[in-house]
Amino acid sequence: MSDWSAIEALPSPKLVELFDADSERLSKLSLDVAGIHFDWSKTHLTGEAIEAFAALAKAQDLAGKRDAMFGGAHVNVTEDRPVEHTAERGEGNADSVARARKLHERMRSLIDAIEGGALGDIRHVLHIGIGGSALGPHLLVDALGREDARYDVAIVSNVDGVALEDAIKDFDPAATLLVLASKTFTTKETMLNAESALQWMKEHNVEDPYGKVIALTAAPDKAMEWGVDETRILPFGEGVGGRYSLWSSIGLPAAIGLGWGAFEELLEGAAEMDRHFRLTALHENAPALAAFADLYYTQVRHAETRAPFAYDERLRLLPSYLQQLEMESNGKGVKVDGTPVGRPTAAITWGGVGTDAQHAVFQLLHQGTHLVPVEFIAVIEPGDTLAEDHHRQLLLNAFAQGAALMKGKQVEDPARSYSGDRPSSTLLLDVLDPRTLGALIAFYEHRVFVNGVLLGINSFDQFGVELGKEMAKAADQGGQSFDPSTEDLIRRAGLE
Ligand SMILES: O=P(O)(O)OC[C@H]1O[C@H](O)[C@H](O)[C@@H](O)[C@@H]1O
Repeated sequence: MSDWSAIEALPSPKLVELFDADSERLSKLSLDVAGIHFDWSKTHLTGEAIEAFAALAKAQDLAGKRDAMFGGAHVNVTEDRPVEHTAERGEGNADSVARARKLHERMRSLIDAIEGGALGDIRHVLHIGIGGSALGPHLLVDALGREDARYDVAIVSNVDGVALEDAIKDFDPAATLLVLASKTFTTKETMLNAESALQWMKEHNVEDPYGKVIALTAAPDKAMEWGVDETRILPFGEGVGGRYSLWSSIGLPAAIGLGWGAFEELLEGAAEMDRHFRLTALHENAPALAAFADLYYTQVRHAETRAPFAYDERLRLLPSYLQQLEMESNGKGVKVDGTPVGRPTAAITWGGVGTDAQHAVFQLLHQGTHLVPVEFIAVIEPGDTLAEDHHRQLLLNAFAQGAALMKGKQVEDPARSYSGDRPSSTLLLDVLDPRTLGALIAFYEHRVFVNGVLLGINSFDQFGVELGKEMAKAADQGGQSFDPSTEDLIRRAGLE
């Protein structure tokens, strides 16, 4: 029997039966790592399932591939690159770690200089980037930047000018630091927003607008060509993928907005998760267990989606961050060797914020026909200072939803019945501080990696985004014919 058939042949007991059958279930399926409590007991994972996945992991040489990634081998085979985001937090091969340290020192010196007034009186930070060059820093500043924010930080990604106009309407152009974040420094949206932001500074007669521009990029030459002075370019390595880049200079809005100490703590929290992932046996390894649950639902129960819900307003951007991380990494159809995967790959990640989502989409989760593994992410220490009841209600709601999904309710009226046996996992953070958030994000990164390895795919390229870019460019340049529908739309909008 192949390793997948052993997994596909796993029995499908009901969740409540699993609890009844094993009084140790909770302790066997929960873990505490780096300030995060993980509870998979309300998923269908069993000891037998974990063994079957561990066998598959062995057959796919997960341990060898993990070591190869940390060791700096070119595991991103389609782009012939190493995967170096862990080196940014000090975990990886010695050369990559040393290089990352140097670049972080440079980043810190520039931040010190800005804080010391070297670029004038800076009160606003306008960060322009898209995809991995925006979602990570945005998550960080939104999650952690509420208290004592040192600068107004705005993150602009969309090419829709409304985004830029909204962001700058309350900014003083003379007191704005313009941060251009782009790994390639060629992304159309970012370059256009960059030009318009610079134009805005010029129109307001800002003295030496180029002097207030900083570039975060793996292509320093291109940034220089654009006009950024070399001393204000903060490079990072090619081996740091866009969606894995918040640990590099791309994290500048967090480092400047929250302070260098906070940024270092973020890196340390992630490094703690790296060590856990690298050194812990699979049956106690948080990213591995989470990936096993993911794969159980996609491969055995044919779940097409998964839904993380942040029961914490501070983490409201986490679901969209995870969408890029998971779907861009593992939304692939071919294996590392180019052959078809032949089975479902990444689930569609969607989700939202609790308790809001309960009053909007949870109907489908409780009674709909799709099986959706739910993930609750909550924090024990409140983010607010209001009466205790707010946070109490928030957490109790998260926990009650998990219980209701599992237990269900049978009454005579089918419309009012709940089938139950619907899985959820819970991630409960002690506090939401830089260290714990670093560990949380690194957990998700490694979970994606395990999913990728077990499916045999390269999680680190993203060629699927190229064709649309090419077509948009062709449409912009004109002279190329499209299908009748596209031609008609271009004409109707007056864009020909
Ligand atoms: O950082 P950049 O080179 O500007 O790229 C920004 C983003 O655009 C690309 O299309 C990719 O899909 C993303 O992975 C990347 O993060």
